[in-house]
Amino acid sequence: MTRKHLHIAVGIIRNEKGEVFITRRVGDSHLAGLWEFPGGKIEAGESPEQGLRRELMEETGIQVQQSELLCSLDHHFDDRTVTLYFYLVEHWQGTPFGREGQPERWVHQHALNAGEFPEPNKPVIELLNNA
Ligand SMILES: Nc1nc2c([nH]c(=O)n2[C@H]2C[C@H](O)[C@@H](COP(=O)(O)OP(=O)(O)OP(=O)(O)O)O2)c(=O)[nH]1
Ligand SMILES: [Mg+2]
Repeated sequence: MTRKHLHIAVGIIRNEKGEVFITRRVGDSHLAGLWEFPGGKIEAGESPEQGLRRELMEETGIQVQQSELLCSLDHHFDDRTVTLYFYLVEHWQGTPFGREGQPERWVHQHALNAGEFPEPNKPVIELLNNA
């Protein structure tokens, strides 16, 4: 059987105070209970950036105006492989909120706690913690 391989675009939405908007994975979703950067699966025919724009509109209600790819990496979970594209988003329209009812908060990038996020987020959170 071939492993599931998903391509995921996520947005690190950062305001001028250096705070990042994060949401909690709820219900019975993969990795439920952990905090995450909003985002999701890139669909067939979409570029990572198009997937990012669509997912951030669906999950947070913002219109991305500019984004910058910080890094991308592969991670092997037990049941799937994911390629994650981490985008820094500093220019957007609207006010992000947990549009799917998911818990949300703004956390200063230096206060982001890697232990509250999925394993593959670690290097990126370290980058933000030390910036
Ligand atoms: N959104 C997001 N997903 C992450 C992060 N870190 C990480 O390992 N993931 C993993 C968890 C999931 O396996 C996958 C994201 O899938 P997802 O469930 O959010 O996808 P989606 O928004 O399209 O959701 P759905 O339509 O399938 O419900 O990537 C992160 O920071 N943000
Ligand atoms: Mg998602």
